[in-house]
Amino acid sequence: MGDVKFGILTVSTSCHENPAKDLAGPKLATATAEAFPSSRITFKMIVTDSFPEIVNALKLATQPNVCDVLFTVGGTGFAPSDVTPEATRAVIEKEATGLSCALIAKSLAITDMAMLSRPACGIKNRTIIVNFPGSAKAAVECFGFIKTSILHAVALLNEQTDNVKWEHQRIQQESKVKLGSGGFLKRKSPFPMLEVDTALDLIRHQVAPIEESEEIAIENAATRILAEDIKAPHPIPSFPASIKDGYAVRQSDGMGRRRIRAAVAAGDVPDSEELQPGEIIRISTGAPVPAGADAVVQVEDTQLLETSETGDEDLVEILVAPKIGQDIRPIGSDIQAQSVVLKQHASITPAYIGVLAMLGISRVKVIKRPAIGIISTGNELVSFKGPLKPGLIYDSNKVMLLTLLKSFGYIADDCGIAKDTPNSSKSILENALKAHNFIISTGGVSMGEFDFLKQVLVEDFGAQVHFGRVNMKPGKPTVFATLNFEGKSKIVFALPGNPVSCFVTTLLFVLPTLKYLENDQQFIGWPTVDAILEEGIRSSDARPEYVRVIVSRNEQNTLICKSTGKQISSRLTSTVDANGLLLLPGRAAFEAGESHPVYLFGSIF
Ligand SMILES: Nc1nc2c(c(=O)[nH]1)N[C@H]1C(S)=C(S)[C@@H](COP(=O)(O)OP(=O)(O)OC[C@H]3O[C@@H](n4cnc5c(N)ncnc54)[C@H](O)[C@@H]3O)O[C@H]1N2
Ligand code: MOO
Ligand SMILES: [Mg+2]
Repeated sequence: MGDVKFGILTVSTSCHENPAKDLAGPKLATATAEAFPSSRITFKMIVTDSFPEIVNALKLATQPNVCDVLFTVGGTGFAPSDVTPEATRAVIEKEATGLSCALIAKSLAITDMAMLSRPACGIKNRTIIVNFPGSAKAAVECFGFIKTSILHAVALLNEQTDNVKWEHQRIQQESKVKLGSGGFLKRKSPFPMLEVDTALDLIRHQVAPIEESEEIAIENAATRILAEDIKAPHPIPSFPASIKDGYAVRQSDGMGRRRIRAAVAAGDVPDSEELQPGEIIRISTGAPVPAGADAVVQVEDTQLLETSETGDEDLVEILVAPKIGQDIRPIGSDIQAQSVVLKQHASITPAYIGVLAMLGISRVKVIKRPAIGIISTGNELVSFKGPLKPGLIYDSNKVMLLTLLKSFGYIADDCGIAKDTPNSSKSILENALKAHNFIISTGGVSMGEFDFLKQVLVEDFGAQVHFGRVNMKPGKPTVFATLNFEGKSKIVFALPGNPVSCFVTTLLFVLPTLKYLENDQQFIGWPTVDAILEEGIRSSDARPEYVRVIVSRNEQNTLICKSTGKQISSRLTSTVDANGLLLLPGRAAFEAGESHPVYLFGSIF
């Protein structure tokens, strides 16, 4: 069994409004980490006392691989708003009655008030759900009652018969913590390590798609998301139009010799005088078909017999009998008037812009985009436009991210470079927050003494850090936070400073979040293909690795991929020619010929 994954779901309307009030959740997290040092908290969420919200959160937490054990805290009492056990029963597939009984029996031994607790425990997929009361003291106490059996339960649920080994390992780890210095725990990141998919789910749970729209000129609308259905104000074509260069005829006249009455070209006003039997009109592609004509005969199916004194065509033989409607685009045959031609929440492409122009629509309503500000952090950084001094490096992250976002149509602003001090980080962030509601920073988020970003976000801006570590390479210290600034809600991605890490996390977290905020119905994640490894790859880290690769096709037309070389996250040249991120599970050797998924962020051709 690998690390056991724990989740904590706090159910409390007041904690949801002010997360600082959630005492039980963090205390339980600490108790779990102390009891099971090699465990990880992979899910943390606060929901209101609403039944559907609890059910949704339980469903999220019990998806495969999110957590092995989910503790809920709160909502188990007798108040009308206490519905956690009911929501739990609505989700679980099997009840774990023994756990509920143990919680009640052991609590009764401490206080009669335990009679008023109604915990439900059970199993959904491979997750064990346990309801704890909302008071921090009682929740931690209850955790103490079941902790001896919980790992065994996880082992059983996962059909892991060798659970004795696991139990030994746990006891050994417990004794290590007791023997070790207090410093060991302090040096541990307080942030649970989330899986990438859990982190993405958490983001979607914390941000809401933007509803406000703005009207813009269609010339500027490429990549924007339509805020409304577009109906055709008039049909296309708006007059019957010829598909060929040739002659407009009456089908009933059939083959034979015809005198040319007139000629119409594209752009001419339609001839209102009805075509009479035996007459034909010379016509060009796109020109209006005259009244009375019901077919066009292409010039290749005719023969010129006579010309007039002025040299114009006069008498023509129709060599092939025409059919009704032949080579004519009837009114509305491309687009019917009043039909919905473009759908709300579609991403506008150049072809969409062509259609809008075709319909004479010069401005469209699109979903407003967040105002994005980008900050770099680090005493070592200077602008690439100036000279370099010893010990300093050029700030390459900011211009890379500005242009990466621009390549997807997002305009972001340069909000400067923060020094590695809380004051500088605070003032640069404050300025950025004044004009932007979506902040991306790079650097200052790992374990160093100068990594102040999270501290400043929480202490100076009251931010809620939803996650601070992700089980991925590169990108482990990625931070996602939300905060309220001057009455407005803001989103912050504090990305790792290593150039490859911030590039990859922008692809995997920032861009999908922007697409989600805009309600882009066409973006459902990066397209993924399975590709064959051209060469073996060795992964040295326990984290799942996103290897920069070049995807191409071999002679058999099979998709193959090749690593761009050394994958250290400072080596940005490993990213320049890559068109894909090969996802490899951590710490293993992968042989040439194996097939693995690749996220395609660039073109194969
Ligand atoms: N004790 C630990 N140290 C580190 C851990 C850890 O878990 N424990 N994680 C490592 C990982 S993984 C990463 S990724 C980095 C992330 O560090 P930070 O986000 O705090 O970034 P910095 O330390 O500020 O910078 C890292 C690296 O990147 C260079 N950098 C930063 N900004 C820019 C920029 N705008 N342009 C170009 N290069 C930049 C910076 O000079 C550093 O070399 O932490 C590990 N450490
Ligand atoms: O996660 Mo860090 O991004 O390995 O380099
Ligand atoms: Mg730094």
